[in-house]
Amino acid sequence: MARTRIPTPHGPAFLHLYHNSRDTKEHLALVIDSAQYSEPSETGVSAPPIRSHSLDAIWDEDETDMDRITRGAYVGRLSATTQNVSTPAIAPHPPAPTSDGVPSPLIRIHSECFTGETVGSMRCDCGEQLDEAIRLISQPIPVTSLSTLPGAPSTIPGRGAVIYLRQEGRGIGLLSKIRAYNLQDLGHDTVTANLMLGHGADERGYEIAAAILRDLALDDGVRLLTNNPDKVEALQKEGMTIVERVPMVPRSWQARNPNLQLAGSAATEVWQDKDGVERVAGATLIGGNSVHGADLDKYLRTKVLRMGHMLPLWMESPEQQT
Ligand SMILES: Nc1nc2c(ncn2[C@@H]2O[C@H](COP(=O)(O)OP(=O)(O)OP(=O)(O)O)[C@@H](O)[C@H]2O)c(=O)[nH]1
Repeated sequence: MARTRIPTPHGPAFLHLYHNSRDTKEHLALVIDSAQYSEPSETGVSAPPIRSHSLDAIWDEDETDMDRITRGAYVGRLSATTQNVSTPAIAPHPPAPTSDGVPSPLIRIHSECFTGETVGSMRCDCGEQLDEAIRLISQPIPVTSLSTLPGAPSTIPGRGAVIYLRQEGRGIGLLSKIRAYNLQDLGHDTVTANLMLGHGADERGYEIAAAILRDLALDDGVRLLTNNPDKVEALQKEGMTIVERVPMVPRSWQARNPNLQLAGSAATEVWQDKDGVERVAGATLIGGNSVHGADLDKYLRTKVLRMGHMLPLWMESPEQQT
């Protein structure tokens, strides 16, 4: 595996690349741990840094500092004048003791979608979901602990990860997904199109995601960003403890109907627009990447109605509700 620093539009992150013994693909983890870039917390609450156990391990007794720097096993931030930062002893496994009330990290398991992420296809919201997940994980997390000092800030810097799985087309691959799109153009929905091609509606697995999260010590007590009940169940079967499911509201549905805001999500921020209407920040504007259109609406409705996604339907007109 290897790691490098990636500045994102929403803040700094570290990209980890994993090989595995199940397939020949390179799966990824984008780790967001903003505390590593901030002043020490004044809340009295601190979280252990998010580090990869396998990356921090000593791979070879002869490996040099430069070897460790090149593969990403350094601590801190590299610069032209700061290069001697390879300090494996700092690796926090097991995690350092922390104060009470450390907020749970926010995790998103994302599946590859060339059409939605790279080409900007308006058939799905995958590109928008990836951007929104990084934005939400980068947001400061409210601290509810009694240990927060009087007058101290009530948040700690955002922390969590996007696990990017190379499971294009819900696991059927790009070629089959393109064939499925042609069937969808004939009027079939995304589930039926898969079935007509002899595939399952969803052929993804989450063992590799769980293994990556274990490597990052992010498998116990996480908040999971998803609407997909199968994903929650699969990760729980892999031994993960999920303390909260945080919904992903499509930006276009939220923008058209602010009442869709889901209660109980710590990740959503409410603001008032110029007409005094409450909206969820990011639902309309963040990155300017809100996808909308008839194809997307049909796709999202199918996910709710046939795949059981936990999201209130956005209805365009009373006729659509029948
Ligand atoms: N076969 C097929 N795959 C699609 C289609 N549209 C998007 N995908 C794939 O679906 C995957 C994303 O799945 P989603 O159902 O959007 O999301 P999810 O991860 O199951 O659920 P959430 O966590 O709630 O977002 C990616 O691998 C996309 O390539 C489609 O029409 N057909």
